[in-house]
Amino acid sequence: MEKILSLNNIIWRRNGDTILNDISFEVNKGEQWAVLGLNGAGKTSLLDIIMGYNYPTAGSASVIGTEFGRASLPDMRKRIGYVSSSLDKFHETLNRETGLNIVLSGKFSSFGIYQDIDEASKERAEKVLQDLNLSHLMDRTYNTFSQGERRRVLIGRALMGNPELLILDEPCSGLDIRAREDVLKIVNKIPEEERHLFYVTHHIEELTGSITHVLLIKDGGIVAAGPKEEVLTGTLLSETYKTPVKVYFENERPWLVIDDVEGNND
Ligand SMILES: Nc1ncnc2c1ncn2[C@@H]1O[C@H](COP(=O)(O)OP(=O)(O)OP(=O)(O)O)[C@@H](O)[C@H]1O
Repeated sequence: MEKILSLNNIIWRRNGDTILNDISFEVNKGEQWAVLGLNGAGKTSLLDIIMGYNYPTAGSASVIGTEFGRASLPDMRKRIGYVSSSLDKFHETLNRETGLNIVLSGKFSSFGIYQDIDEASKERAEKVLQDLNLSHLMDRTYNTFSQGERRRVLIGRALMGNPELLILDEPCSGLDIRAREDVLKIVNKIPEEERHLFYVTHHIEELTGSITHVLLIKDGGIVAAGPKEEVLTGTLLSETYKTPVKVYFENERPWLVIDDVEGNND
């Protein structure tokens, strides 16, 4: 079966600390993954390995058919869309850009438009905005967008490059409940477009129906990796979060409650 991601015994050490410890898992074509783990568990470090920003101390990785050390990372990165709060540092550059230009810039992996734009690219950017119900932001500048609109436009920017893999690192952090649902509607549609999601979050209720598999990380190691129904159990999540929790599903979405072992919930 064709592999989207394959990580084999990845170890990443920094300053004597083992940040990622023997990480192995595979993402097959058609699977949509979410990644859960406490602050400091190693989620961002793992994304940096996948993107080739960090090189593993040991182990091997292949990302959408590109084996690290054997192929061009810039070419590989062109096939990956990446939205993370680390993009916030580009706000000053983005502030003066229109929604249309921000989406268009995804084609060039830049944050501004420094090239001549062909009509086909412009039409595609307009279509991306339209599909995300963001046409009203086409000619407005980023500094006038709400936080939720900013996240959605940045997802649009990531989609502009037609990526096979879309990595979303806490795309709903800081959003209110309505803005979060607007982002999740977009996320839920992504697999229909034959793309693969790798979705990092602290909130399991963001795992909408489109997510098929879950990776649980604790202290740089894997607690579990596999189909959502097998992994999202109270036992495995309690271990991952070092807190007793229970999981229940409503409308196909998982929710967490703290499992009050003292019985004070009654
Ligand atoms: N370049 C580095 N040098 C040394 N330690 C690092 C480096 N990058 C990350 N770490 C450490 O590795 C651990 C994992 O960090 P990472 O950012 O991957 O966690 P995370 O799961 O993404 O956390 P959060 O949910 O808070 O974003 C932390 O203890 C962090 O301090």
